[in-house]
Formats: sequence, C-alpha cells, structure tokens
Amino acid sequence: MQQLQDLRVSRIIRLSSPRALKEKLPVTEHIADTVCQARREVEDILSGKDSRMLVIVGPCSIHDIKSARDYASRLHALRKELESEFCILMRVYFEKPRTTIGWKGFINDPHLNDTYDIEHGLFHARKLLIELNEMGLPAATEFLDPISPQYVADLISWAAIGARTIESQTHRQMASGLSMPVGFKNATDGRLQVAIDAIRSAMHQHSFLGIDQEGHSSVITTKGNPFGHLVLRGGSSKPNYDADSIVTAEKQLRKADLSEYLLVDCSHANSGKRFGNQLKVWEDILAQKERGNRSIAGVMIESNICSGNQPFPVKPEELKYGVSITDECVSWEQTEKMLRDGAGFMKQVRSKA
Ligand SMILES: O=C[C@H](O)[C@H](O)COP(=O)(O)O
Ligand SMILES: C=C(OP(=O)(O)O)C(=O)O
Repeated sequence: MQQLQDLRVSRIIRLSSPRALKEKLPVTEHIADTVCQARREVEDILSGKDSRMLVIVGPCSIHDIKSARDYASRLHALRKELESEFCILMRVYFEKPRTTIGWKGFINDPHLNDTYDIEHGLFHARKLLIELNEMGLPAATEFLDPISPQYVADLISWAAIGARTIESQTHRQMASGLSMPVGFKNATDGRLQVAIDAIRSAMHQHSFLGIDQEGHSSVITTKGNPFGHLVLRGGSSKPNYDADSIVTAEKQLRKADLSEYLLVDCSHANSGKRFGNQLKVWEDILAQKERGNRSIAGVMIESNICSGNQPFPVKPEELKYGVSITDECVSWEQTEKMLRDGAGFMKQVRSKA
C-alpha cells in the first residue's frame, strides 16, 4: 500500500500532560487569590462597577525570563503605587501570531534557535507565571494555540484573541470556555464586525475537540464567556483610537446588543508600530476621558525595559538585554512617566465627575 499519512510530517514528540506539568508547578493559595482577585477586578471594570482603568502593560513578547522577572518586579511596585486609579496587569505574551513567518514566541521556540523545545517552553512559561502571581502581579496573555491554555490558563487573569485569529471558530470556541475575561481585537484591516461576531459567538456554549488535563483528545463542552469585549488596535488603513472611531465602535456594539465597555490598544496599528506614537494614543484617550467618555475601560501598552526593538534573529551574544525582539516597545522610564502622569490626571478627572 502507498503511504497515506504523515507525508509532510518529519517528527512528532509527545509532551507531558497538562496535569503532569501542574504537579511539577502547582498553584498555591496565595497565587489563586492573586488570579481570582484580578479576574474579579477586571470583570468589575468591564461592567462599570469599578471606574478605574484597566492597564495591560508589558513586553510585546517574552523571550528572556531574566528580563521578564526584572520588568515584573518594577511593574509590581508601580501597580501598588497607582492602584487607586489603575488596575495594572502585566502583558506576558508567550505566543506570537505572525503575518507570514517569524519567531512564534517563547512556548514554541524558547531557545530562540529553531529547536522548538516546546516542553521547555511550557515549563518555563508556567514557572514565570507562578512567580509573577506569587509576587502579587496578575498576568495577561494572548491565546493562540488551542492546546496551550490547558497548561497555563489557570494563571492568567485577562486573555486576548488576536487580530489574525479573530475570525477563527476554533478561537471563539476556546474563548467560550476560558475562565477569565477575553478581549477580542478588531481585524488587521480594521473591521470591527468580526470581533463583535466573535464576542457573540464566545458568549454561547460550544462543544468541540480539545484535550483534557491528561492530554487525551476529548469533547470539550463550554458554558460561554460573558466577559468578552472589544479591543481597538487600529487597522491597515487607519488607527481607531480617536473619538469618532470610539463612537462608531460604541454604536456597533449597541446594535449587537453588547456592552459598550472596550479597551484601546495604544500599539500595533494604532501606533503604526512606532513606540513613540503610543504616548500620543495614551494622551488622546486621557483627553477623551476628561471630556466624559465612559466606554473606554482600559488600555494596552507595549513596554519593555529599553525602548524600541532589535533585529531578530541575531547571534545570541548580540542580543541586547531588555529590548523587544518583536514589536517596538516604550522604555521602562517612559512607561512609569506615562502611567504616573496618567494616574494623576485621571484622579482629577474622576474627582470632578
Ligand atoms: O505583536 C506582534 C506583531 O505585531 C504580530 O505578532 C505580527 O507580527 P509580524 O507582522 O511581524 O509577523
Ligand atoms: C499580535 C498582537 O496584536 P494584534 O493581534 O492586534 O496584532 C499582540 O498584541 O501581540
């Protein structure tokens, strides 16, 4: 007989099950408290019960655990300092969707050398999330691969479905079963309707193929996620953080009978992928809040220890510490300034309101 399968597969390596990884890296009561409290706070912000802003801030991608820890300890202190105005979560992105090809993130290739040591990637991703939550710093991430949530989702307080996967039924089904609020990005071309359709789809129960905690393929039946919301990230023809675009988004959400609370991504197509423009977006959002906007519930900022990004791939010895290897980020100094100034500004706005 002729060979019919695996004609284009060169290897299959079995991974540890989600349960086995969780036994090695278990959740403590303190970690569970961090995750649950942050999820509750995000839910309250997204339903208007808490008028603080949600701030998802951190590197475009995690590629170096040491610098991620360094960033986290700085952010943890800032989170505490500004907690009366902002609910700050760290962007801890381990999976990168690519327009064509490129490094697909720490879980996929943690050694940054095309060895795809996913077992190591999952272990160290989970370990970092344990450390952050133990410290009291909640984490936000994008879920890209439908299998990876089983390994790490218990440690995540906010999740995104990205602009490149928003139209995918697989991702909408996955979101319907996730335990945290999920932000749905508008499409890369700027269309909002696909994200609105995704929110509505994820609100419903679904049954689909997945894996259980033992790693066995299973039928997963979900209950639906009531905390889906829109994230405006700009589109290929124009940004969508300005007041007119926000009004358009509010109208479309209302028409679909959905909550108007939404997030604005200061980066990606809203910044033209230039880190310097994130400040412009942030200032525009603050000005809209001052003029009485109520629908903008929070923002996303791509930030790292140092500003900009660096070319990748590079030789390991040429890799600069604390600099993004994916999209450009604002520096830590600028992040502190943006958030401190923003908190002072929002305090005045809220006291006048
Ligand atoms: O956030 C990161 C990037 O914008 C996204 O992963 C796409 O990157 P690419 O267009 O460089 O592939
Ligand atoms: C890829 C990302 O965003 P988007 O899906 O909006 O391009 C991201 O936030 O890393």
